[in-house]
Amino acid sequence: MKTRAAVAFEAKKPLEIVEVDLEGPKAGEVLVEIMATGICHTDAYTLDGFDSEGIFPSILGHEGAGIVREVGAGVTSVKPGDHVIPLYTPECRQCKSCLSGKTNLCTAIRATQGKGLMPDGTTRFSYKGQPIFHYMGCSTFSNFTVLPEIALAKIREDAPFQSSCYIGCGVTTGVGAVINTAKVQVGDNVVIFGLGGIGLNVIQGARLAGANKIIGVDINPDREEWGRKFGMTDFLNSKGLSREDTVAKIVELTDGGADYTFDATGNTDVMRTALEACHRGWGTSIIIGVAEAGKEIATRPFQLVTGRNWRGTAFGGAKGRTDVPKIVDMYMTGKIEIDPMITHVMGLEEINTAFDLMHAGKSIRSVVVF
Ligand SMILES: NC(=O)C1=CN([C@@H]2O[C@H](COP(=O)(O)OP(=O)(O)OC[C@H]3O[C@@H](n4cnc5c(N)ncnc54)[C@H](O)[C@@H]3O)[C@@H](O)[C@H]2O)C=CC1
Ligand SMILES: N[C@@H](CCC(=O)N[C@@H](CSC=O)C(=O)NCC(=O)O)C(=O)O
Ligand SMILES: [Zn+2]
Ligand SMILES: [Zn+2]
Repeated sequence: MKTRAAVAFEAKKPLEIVEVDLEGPKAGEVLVEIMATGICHTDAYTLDGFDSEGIFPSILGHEGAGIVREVGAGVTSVKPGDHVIPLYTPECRQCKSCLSGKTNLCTAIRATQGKGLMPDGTTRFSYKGQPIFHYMGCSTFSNFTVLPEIALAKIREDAPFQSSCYIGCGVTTGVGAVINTAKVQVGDNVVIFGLGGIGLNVIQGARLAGANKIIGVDINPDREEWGRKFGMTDFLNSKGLSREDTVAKIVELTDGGADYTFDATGNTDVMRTALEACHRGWGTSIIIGVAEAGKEIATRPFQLVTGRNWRGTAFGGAKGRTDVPKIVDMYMTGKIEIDPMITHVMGLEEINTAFDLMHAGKSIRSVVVF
């Protein structure tokens, strides 16, 4: 079949909207009509050439919601008409990682996914006879896409696509980092570095968990108002502040350091500040941000010797097929907010504007509706 898609032909070039060819689903695969997709900073990071796994030409996008249109042989967990959210972190429930109960990082199809291919080692997309690669196993910047069955969460049909697509990455990552990874407790002091599409969801996760101080740190002063809308109690504009001064202000605000800090910037210097702003003896810093290829984190080992902990989280530690439907329920029952964070809604033709808005710090989440 033919489908309209925004193709990344090359790094650092705008996406091009073209009709691509899409092969139907093979065994264990599902054809999904994407109804809406968010644009996450990770899409921009890959398009900008910062992803060591970045591969072109490809169809980016990993924050979608849509409807199952066709299933391949052997597919049993979804059927045509079901509403689904694609999962860049699948859940096979059979691999060593899934069976361990210790991680959400299913390894069943990770190797081929990282190469932009379906599990059988081929791609379903092509343009003028040339292969186009998949992205994060999702490629939601295409109106129709093919995914493995294990990479689809079936969701309730009354959830609007325009908002539920955000659960495919940003909402789940932010809220999940607090609930699943950090396991923030009532009364904990938390600090969030980077109040964008992910960081604001960390804030609302911290509010949900009953955190005491919820301190937001950003270099964009407009983000103070945004943070306060979702439960932030204090704001620190870190523009021009040294690491030592930023840490000192957080230590003062939290009587010794935070119980939990979260990096949602992807900046490795900020990651160090976040670690050092943790309370001596027990504070834990969670890395969410994705750093540019080649970047490394550093700190004095003494920071760890004296009881600070460094951890990371992917997709908020959520097991997609199990947890995503529950997060959709949380949204539909008013326990979490999504709609105010969707600042821009546009057609596929305008998708490059979404990247411009993000880079200019003018959007929280842009969503493309098909
Ligand atoms: N681990 C995971 O599973 C996931 C990781 N990510 C990553 O999370 C990060 C955030 O993504 P989004 O919220 O979509 O991006 P965004 O662009 O919406 O927000 C980033 C925020 O960080 C702020 N910021 C930038 N530099 C800063 C600095 N030096 N100090 C303080 N604040 C600073 C910006 O002003 C902005 O408010 C990205 O690195 C993204 O790739 C995103 C989704 C999932
Ligand atoms: N491909 C990159 C790393 C990109 C990365 O860390 N992705 C996150 C999700 S970011 C979503 O917006 C993730 O889930 N990572 C786990 C994984 O298995 O990819 C690189 O090579 O550094
Ligand atoms: Zn994302
Ligand atoms: Zn698995």
